[in-house]
Amino acid sequence: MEDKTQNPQEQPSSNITEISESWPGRAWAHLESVRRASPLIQCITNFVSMDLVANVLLAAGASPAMIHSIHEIPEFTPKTHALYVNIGTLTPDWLPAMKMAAQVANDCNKPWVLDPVAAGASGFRLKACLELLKLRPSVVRGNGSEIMALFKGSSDENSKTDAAGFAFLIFANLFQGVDSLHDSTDAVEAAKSLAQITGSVVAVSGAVDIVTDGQRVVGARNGVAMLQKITATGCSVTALIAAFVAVDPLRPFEATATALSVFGLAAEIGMEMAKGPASLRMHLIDTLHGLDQDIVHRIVNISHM
Ligand SMILES: Nc1ncnc2c1ncn2[C@@H]1O[C@H](COP(=O)(O)OP(=O)(O)OP(=O)(O)O)[C@@H](O)[C@H]1O
Ligand SMILES: Cc1ncsc1CCO
Ligand SMILES: [Mg+2]
Repeated sequence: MEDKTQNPQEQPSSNITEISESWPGRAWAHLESVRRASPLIQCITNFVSMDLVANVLLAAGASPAMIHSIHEIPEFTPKTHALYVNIGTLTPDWLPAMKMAAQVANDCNKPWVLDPVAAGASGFRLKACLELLKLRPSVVRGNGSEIMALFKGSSDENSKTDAAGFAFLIFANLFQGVDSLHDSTDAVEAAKSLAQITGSVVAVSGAVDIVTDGQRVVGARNGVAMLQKITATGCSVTALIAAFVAVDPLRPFEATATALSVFGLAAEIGMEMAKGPASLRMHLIDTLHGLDQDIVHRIVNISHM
């Protein structure tokens, strides 16, 4: 087996610069590169999602590590190829670890990716997200309601003194919990503006997954509605984005779109064998593990919007 531990600080080598410029070509090149390089992805994620996130990363060929102690971050984060931060079950004691890891990732030139679960559901959550956004994630992926809350929070923040207080009053009606009350297409303008404000690539998941860097906007039309009936599929696709960005760190916009598409197409094929959410979860993981170039070329559906 190839020894990937020799030089863990280096980003995995890739052939991404040589790939075809078509979206299916890029998607296959990214997946193949993840399989070959097996990037180490540090995941600071919520308790609900840990199992599915780790299994999706393994099925794609990446190497997940759920390491979140503040005592380990200075030593461990520099050895990773990307960091994934998800605030789903956030408590005050976890936030310093998330911020420290993001800072270390930045200091070491590692990409990091944020999943702002239920961003507007409380002032505490929104304030935490705004603080994390200031640490410049390469990519932010949320559902429609989360991205709309982040945009409103980011644009109103400068005119308010107490982020924790104002946020909940303004955004309580956007949320009922972690599930979105909005279609992704409702959030296109919010996503574009958020990308311009933060400098991050912003992705909004839904029937069409939208990806923008503030200028360009693409839609990935893979996926099945049943994914919404499996908890943490959003968390898992954000982790997959981190793995794809790890192997193509200079092109987070492209890597985000292809990760969303590959996850969605694995669900489409998995759905042909599934009887419901529980068996879709299993077939999704199996399909992701077995995807080949022909399937990826035939089913990837990404286009400019
Ligand atoms: N109506 C839909 N049709 C097809 N695919 C969908 C649909 N809605 C969501 N998806 C897909 O489901 C996955 C999860 O997206 P979703 O928007 O549900 O994330 P989320 O709300 O953050 O989920 P969670 O918080 O449970 O992790 C994505 O891959 C997305 O493309
Ligand atoms: C259900 C749930 N609650 C907090 S995080 C999480 C997983 C989906 O985001
Ligand atoms: Mg989510």
